[in-house]
Amino acid sequence: MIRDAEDPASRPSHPACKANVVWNPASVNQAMREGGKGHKGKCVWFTGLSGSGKSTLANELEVRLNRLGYHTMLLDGDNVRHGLCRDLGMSAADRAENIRRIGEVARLFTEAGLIVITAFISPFREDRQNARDLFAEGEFVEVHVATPLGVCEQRDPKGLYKKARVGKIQDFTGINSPYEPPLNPDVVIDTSNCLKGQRVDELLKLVV
Ligand SMILES: Nc1ncnc2c1ncn2[C@@H]1O[C@H](COP(=O)(O)OS(=O)(=O)O)[C@@H](OP(=O)(O)O)[C@H]1O
Ligand SMILES: Nc1ncnc2c1ncn2[C@@H]1O[C@H](COP(=O)(O)OP(=O)(O)O)[C@@H](O)[C@H]1O
Repeated sequence: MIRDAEDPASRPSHPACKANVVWNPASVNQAMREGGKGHKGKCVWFTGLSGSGKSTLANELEVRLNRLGYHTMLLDGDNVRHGLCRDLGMSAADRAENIRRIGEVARLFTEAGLIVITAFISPFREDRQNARDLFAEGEFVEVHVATPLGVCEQRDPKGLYKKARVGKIQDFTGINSPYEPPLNPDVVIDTSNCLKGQRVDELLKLVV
């Protein structure tokens, strides 16, 4: 089900607001904003284990788009957790809220006509589906960075797997918290089988 931005009934609000907060239609819509930029707004959603290569790929994709003159915004897990989501931990409920907020922010940037790139573990199918449902058909590209757990753990760029293995981090994805792989992603990239940046051309073709 794709929600309609102009249909408040499709976006349930807090009971205290329901009766008294109304939707304000804007005179400038997404198509008009996109017109000013010369391209469509989109969301490229990377999902995968810690160390799978989400940030590396997302960053390279943004660099390439930026060089080509596209208007972009990158939302990265670690960075967003320092600000917008600084109040959230790593329980399933907090991750769901994290992904809900990111989905809403990504949608706003898409409405502004930007190509938004998100790099979050986003381990739960339902949360990713809720994010996808915020976008129109073709606006949401899901990229599963499917690097095997063993490779991610061997890379361990931040030393987090090591800490999780000795019980210093609770609820660590892949170790003692689940990762539900996408059933029907738009792209699958296993970075243990490719050079850095090798698959970015393919992503570019899907996005622009
Ligand atoms: N318990 C636990 N499990 C997984 N990851 C952890 C944990 N604690 C801290 N970190 C660091 O936080 C980053 C994941 O944040 P996300 O916002 O992407 O997570 S989620 O989408 O809400 O599941 C993740 O970033 P990436 O390594 O870039 O994936 C880790 O650096
Ligand atoms: N082909 C590849 N693509 C992406 N990253 C790779 C690749 N080969 C090795 N790496 C390394 O794997 C690590 C991935 O880390 P990162 O991009 O931060 O992952 P994530 O954001 O999923 O936690 C980096 O240290 C990166 O240099």
